[in-house]
Amino acid sequence: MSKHKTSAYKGSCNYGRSEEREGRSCVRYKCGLFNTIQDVLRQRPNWVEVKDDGEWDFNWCDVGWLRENFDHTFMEEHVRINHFRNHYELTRKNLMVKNLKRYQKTLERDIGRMESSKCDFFPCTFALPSEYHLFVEEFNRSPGSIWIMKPVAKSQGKGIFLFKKLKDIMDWRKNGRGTEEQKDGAQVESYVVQCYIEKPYLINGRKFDLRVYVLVTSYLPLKAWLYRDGFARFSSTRFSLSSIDDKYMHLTNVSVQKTAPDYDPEKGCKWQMQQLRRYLTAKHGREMVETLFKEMDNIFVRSLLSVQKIIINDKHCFELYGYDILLDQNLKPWLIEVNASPSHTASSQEDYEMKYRLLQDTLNVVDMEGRLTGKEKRVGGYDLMWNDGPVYKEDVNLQTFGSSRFTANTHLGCVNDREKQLRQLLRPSLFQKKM
Ligand SMILES: Nc1ncnc2c1ncn2[C@@H]1O[C@H](COP(=O)(O)OP(=O)(O)OP(=O)(O)O)[C@@H](O)[C@H]1O
Repeated sequence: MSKHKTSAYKGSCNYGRSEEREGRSCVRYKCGLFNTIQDVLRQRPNWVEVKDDGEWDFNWCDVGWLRENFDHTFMEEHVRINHFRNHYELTRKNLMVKNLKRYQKTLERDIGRMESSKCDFFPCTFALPSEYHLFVEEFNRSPGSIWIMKPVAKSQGKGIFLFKKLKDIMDWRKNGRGTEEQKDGAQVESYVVQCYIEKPYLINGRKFDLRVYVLVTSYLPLKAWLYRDGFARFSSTRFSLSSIDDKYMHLTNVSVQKTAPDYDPEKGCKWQMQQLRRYLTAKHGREMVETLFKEMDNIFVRSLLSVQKIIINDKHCFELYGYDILLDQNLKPWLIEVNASPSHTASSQEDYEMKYRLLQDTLNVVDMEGRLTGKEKRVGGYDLMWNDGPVYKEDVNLQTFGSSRFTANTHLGCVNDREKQLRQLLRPSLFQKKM
């Protein structure tokens, strides 16, 4: 593989914050995806698309491109790319759980049980085949429970199934999947097996999960932004445990639901976050909903901290994560998965507008144009959630960039609520100890 070189400042096409970029007029971008992100990039003033091997300043690539090219690419100081090199430490199901378990153990050892219990937000999970025997022990301890099998390297609900009996995964074992390697030396498909959340929170009898967006612009120090908009994705079929084979009932991914016979995207398999928040507040009151959102903040921050020392920090990289959160009937949020490539393909006009704003605001935070001071706590729909520690909004006159239309009660509630939540959640003393 030849070594790519990007952004050698050819011609007049540049921009910028640093001295070397002064006097240049545009951002050369490369984009490997064909959805809303293309529209956002095309309509950005003074951004120009480069094709094929052209030199670029900004690259919105897929993870395949990253795997193939990142290590062979020389990047100038100002260049930015939308993934960290080993993003999979958080975004592959098995590695995410491994890192969370390790982080939890470290907290227990260094701070205590109370602290480590704050990581009790992912369902009991085992990696297969390596932890098969541990899984069987747990399986025998909880007779009658339902489990969900998920291939670690697939997405969109592919290969996922529910089961109650060990014999239901016999096929998987018989096919040689009980060992890491098949006889011919080929690697077998790895799975995670996870305790199925049997009592999800239902609305109109339907299960849903939440998609929340978190943008990380640095791991060392950790700097993370939370997007106030997001959505709930509903299943099209009423929930019941009597039929565990019905994927339309149990899997809420849009990619699964859109193949349902009666799927109508405009009609409502999605709710915007604000709509959900209003519904829950009317039903359970403000306090309970605030607790729920506070617990979600805890999930985002702790999951990022769990990989902070493992992710290869690189000043060229940022990452827009799509968190999948499931609520149970007690309004407890559970972390299901973190996606490195959350879909930017829109399923309706409303969805398109939300994703367009999200991507636009993401580019504003990444700030290729050098318009920010670096002190902003809010940029468009983003709130700075963590900046080498919890972000407190002491000052009512927040440092703000971009649209102010998001400042009312939205995803996180009003500013004072959010501030209170963060104070409780992330008491600094907990983070002063060495982890
Ligand atoms: N432990 C669980 N308990 C209950 N439901 C679950 C659980 N794990 C997953 N699900 C359901 O299955 C769906 C798919 O799970 P998951 O997101 O892990 O798979 P995926 O194929 O990687 O999906 P994606 O398209 O988001 O990448 C979830 O949206 C959720 O509705």
